[in-house]
Amino acid sequence: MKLLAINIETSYDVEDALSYYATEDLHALGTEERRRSDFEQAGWLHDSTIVDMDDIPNLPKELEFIAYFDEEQDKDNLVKKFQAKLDELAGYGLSTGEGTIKTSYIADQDWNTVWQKYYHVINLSRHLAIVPEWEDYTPAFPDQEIIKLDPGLAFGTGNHQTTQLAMLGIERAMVKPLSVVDVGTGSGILAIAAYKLGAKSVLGTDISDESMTAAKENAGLNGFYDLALQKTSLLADVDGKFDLIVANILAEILLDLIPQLDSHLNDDGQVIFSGIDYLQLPKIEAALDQNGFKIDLKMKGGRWIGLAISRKEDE
Ligand SMILES: C[S@@+](CC[C@H](N)C(=O)[O-])C[C@H]1O[C@@H](n2cnc3c(N)ncnc32)[C@H](O)[C@@H]1O
Repeated sequence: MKLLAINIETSYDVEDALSYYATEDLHALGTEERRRSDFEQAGWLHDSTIVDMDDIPNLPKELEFIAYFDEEQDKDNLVKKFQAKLDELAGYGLSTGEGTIKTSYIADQDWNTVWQKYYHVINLSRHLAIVPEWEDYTPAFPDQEIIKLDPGLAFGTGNHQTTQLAMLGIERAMVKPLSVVDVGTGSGILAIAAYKLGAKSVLGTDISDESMTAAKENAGLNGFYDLALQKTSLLADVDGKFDLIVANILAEILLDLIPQLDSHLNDDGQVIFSGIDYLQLPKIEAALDQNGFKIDLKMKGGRWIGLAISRKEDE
């Protein structure tokens, strides 16, 4: 079965009125609202997940209102009715934004399989490829490591530039088997990458329950049954020292992590940071310097910065 979708680019003012009209008067099968403000706030409200506004397709100026109808319904008549409603609402002095109305027919299918269409193999480097659970992939080199992932569960599909910068940093650092802690492991992708690249041991930490479940499942998909997991904030309650500390988290949170690095880092240890918006870099540089660290390498992807860090030699 197909659905008739009517998309209206409009304003927050008329959201409730349109939703009521579509459901009660026109008997829409369903409605959906895409608010620009939700996308803008998502990164800060929910567990510090990074949202890059440039990456969001068809981001509305304010509100995109979508009403779904049976495909048999008279499309032109519905458009006329919505147009008349917008005019009526504007007549009350409400803002109706752009007020453009578009229609399309979409297959009414399982949304899980729809988004799977957009998630494919990421051939990250000579040594690493990220492969969705449902895809087959033959590496170009026999020793290219494959990370199998079911990304539906937590942040860390591998698609985000910050994840990729962190992975490249791990690959560069792993010149011998290292003990690794992945702070803010999310889906576990960086912990799994470290394991595939030959880490001696890996601990993944995160503050979210979803991450603990997802990281365990994804590690299992990769035959990595020794992944240690700890639900905790940053490193304060983590025991031991590591050769490599990895963290892909927003800069505001990395600032809290920086003073905890020294007591958790072995001699000659290294740190990989990602998730730093370039505008926040000066604050991170200053905090690293004050805490006895130096930046050995800066990597850039879009507006995101990744850093390879070590102790200053004379300290
Ligand atoms: C941007 S995601 C990174 C996920 C994955 N490591 C990757 O690189 O794709 C940040 C992760 O940090 C976690 N996080 C946020 N604040 C944290 C904190 N204070 N301590 C530990 N983890 C935290 C979030 O729950 C989220 O899973």
